[in-house]
Amino acid sequence: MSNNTQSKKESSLIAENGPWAAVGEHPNAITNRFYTYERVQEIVAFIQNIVPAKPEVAIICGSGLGGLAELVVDKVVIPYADIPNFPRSTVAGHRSNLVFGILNGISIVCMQGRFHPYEGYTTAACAFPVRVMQMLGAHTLIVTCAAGGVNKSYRVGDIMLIKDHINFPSMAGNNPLIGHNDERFGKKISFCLRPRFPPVGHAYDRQYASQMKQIAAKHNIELREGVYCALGGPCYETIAEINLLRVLGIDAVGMSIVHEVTLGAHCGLRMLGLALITNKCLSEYDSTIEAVHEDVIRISELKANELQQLILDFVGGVKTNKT
Ligand SMILES: O=P(O)(O)O[C@H]1O[C@H](CO)[C@@H](O)[C@H]1O
Ligand code: HPA
Repeated sequence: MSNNTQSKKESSLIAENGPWAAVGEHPNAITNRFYTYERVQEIVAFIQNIVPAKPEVAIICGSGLGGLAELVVDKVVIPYADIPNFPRSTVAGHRSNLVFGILNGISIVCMQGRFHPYEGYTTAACAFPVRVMQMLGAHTLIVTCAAGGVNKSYRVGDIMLIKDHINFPSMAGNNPLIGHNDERFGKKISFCLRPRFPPVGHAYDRQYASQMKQIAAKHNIELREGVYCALGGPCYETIAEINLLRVLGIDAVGMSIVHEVTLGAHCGLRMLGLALITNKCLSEYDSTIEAVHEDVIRISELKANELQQLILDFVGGVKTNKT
């Protein structure tokens, strides 16, 4: 290749991708480049070819919580591996399936397995399926996760309704919306296309939260309500970090959800978040108990029934809301 051709190629790369494209760049800068609107559209078209029905509710299952998909009837299961350009879940307790069907009378799509930044994916790659599900027709997103109990009053097995979150990766400059803001994502609301600076103060829908509280009361399930915080992982927290999170008023800690909710807010989804407290976070130096993922999955699977009951009832209510 001549010097001239080489430099033309480099300039077009730079024009397309920014000044660092030709020489490599800081990983935070590449976040939303791969899953362009066109690529997401291709994935949506691929899925619609297999499942023409429009899902109304999208559900993302956390560690050990994928059993919810077993309750879906008239099911169509698409392994992530069969979908062009779809990542794979690499973590135990996360199957890699997109499950379509009917849950308590409503058409849903359920991610049996999510993606975490510590698996090596950018936050944008972790969260882009939210856009896929929205483009397929979903107007509501339910995110579930396993989390460590930071709040000292929380017990293992508690379910926490997520009132709000602290997105530590984003505070450190790692947000899935970094990069080009494609306003075609999401639906047009009045004159406001998806904005460059999306508000997330009300990302968790207050009406959905109060419906969930009523459902929990009906089933005699004690529901906690608190603030979830995401750290990058994959290490669990140090004792000093847990003590810091406590000072900050955080109730539960995990390594997911926040990037999904960010894209959900950007594309106008109504959202509900539920965290299952799978372990108490260590906060004393003389304690020998450490968090382990095997316990996280074991507790999730053990308590999955309660969580499933709540989601089942909630989804039924979403249907009523829509009419
Ligand atoms: O948030 P989910 O996917 O439920 O998984 C949680 O469990 C894993 C740690 O045990 C981390 O991935 C943490 O985020
Ligand atoms: N810390 C971070 N993520 C988690 C935990 C935890 O203690 N438990 C489940 N996911």
